[in-house]
Amino acid sequence: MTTRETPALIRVLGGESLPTPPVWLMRQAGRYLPEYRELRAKAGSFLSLCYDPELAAEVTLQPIRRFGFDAAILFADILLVPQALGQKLWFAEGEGPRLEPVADATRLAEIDRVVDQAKLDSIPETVRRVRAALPRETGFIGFCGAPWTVATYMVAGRGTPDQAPAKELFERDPALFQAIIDRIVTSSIAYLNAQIAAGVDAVQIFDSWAGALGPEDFRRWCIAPTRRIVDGVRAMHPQARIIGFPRGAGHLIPDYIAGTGVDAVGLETDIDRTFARNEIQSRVPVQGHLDPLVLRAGGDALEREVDAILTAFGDRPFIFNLGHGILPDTPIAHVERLLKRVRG
Ligand SMILES: Cc1c2[nH]c(c1CCC(=O)O)Cc1[nH]c(c(CCC(=O)O)c1C)Cc1[nH]c(c(CCC(=O)O)c1C)Cc1[nH]c(c(C)c1CCC(=O)O)C2
Repeated sequence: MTTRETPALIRVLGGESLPTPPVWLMRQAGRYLPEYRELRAKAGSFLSLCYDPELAAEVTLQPIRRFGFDAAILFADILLVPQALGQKLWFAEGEGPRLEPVADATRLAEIDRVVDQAKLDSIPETVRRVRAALPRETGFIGFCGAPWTVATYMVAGRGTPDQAPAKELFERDPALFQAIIDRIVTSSIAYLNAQIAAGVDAVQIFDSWAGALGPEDFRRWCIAPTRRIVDGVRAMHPQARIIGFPRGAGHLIPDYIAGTGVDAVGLETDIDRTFARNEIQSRVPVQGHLDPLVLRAGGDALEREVDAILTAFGDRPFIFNLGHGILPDTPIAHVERLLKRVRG
């Protein structure tokens, strides 16, 4: 029997409106923090940080200690899943992720032979360590990448501006693309269930490149596989809250909510606030959507923007966050100013 009081984050995800919204920031553990840069240098590489439960737990907790955010997010990466599926993954310094591309059936069969799900076994241990150290009132979020976004990296072997390699593959060989999606779905369900069993309260499904798909492809490659993940998680953990973040999906988000069954939705920076309030927040709690550039710039513009967001969304279930990850050169003083403004 747990005596933990329900964190504000979880109350909002359950549909409550709070006078002061809970606040956390995407990529809140990261390079803008000197204490992160120090541990990252000690670990040698980003991936060794992800796979070391002691260091990953410490990095997860750093922004909680410094700022007292209302939620912690597990320190890991969406690309650990393709790595567990047997794909080679490395991070080229200053260039972002690299993978050996999977663009034909032979390559898919090859990665199938070296699948190494055990790589993900260190993650639940990280979750247990964070859970044990986290203040009672702080929510704890696990995550995975949505199949579409993960597939864009698997197929191209890197981030691409327009996701053209993945789009070309699903046009040319939809059965192969479906096979890739199916592997991601199965692995992600197991991965999220392991995170929840180890102690996260909620999970977020990051679909960073959802906005690259037209309506038909969005239903097939974004909504349908996300629905399978939601169902697979709920079958094991009916109580777990699920946040979907179909970045750039705009006017398709109401379809996404109906089609996937997520409990809440993350809003990107560019979304129209009136639309978001009337067509999205009327259906589910929302999270977002401050521009990371405005946070980096700081000053009066930051306070004006925070106020405008609170005016638009603050009287209904709302979680304050950015519309995308915090930029590495964001001054810490601006994060402090943001928190002060949100919390009054
Ligand atoms: C597309 C994507 C990735 N990873 C992620 C996404 C979806 C969200 C988004 O659109 O940003 C998600 C992610 N990545 C990371 C987290 C940890 C939790 C948190 O939000 O603090 C989360 C939730 C750590 C990370 N993931 C990465 C870092 C930087 C690594 C370093 O220390 O050098 C961190 C802290 C690396 C990463 N990982 C990825 C990229 C494109 C990059 C390089 C870009 C960059 O360097 O910022 C893939």
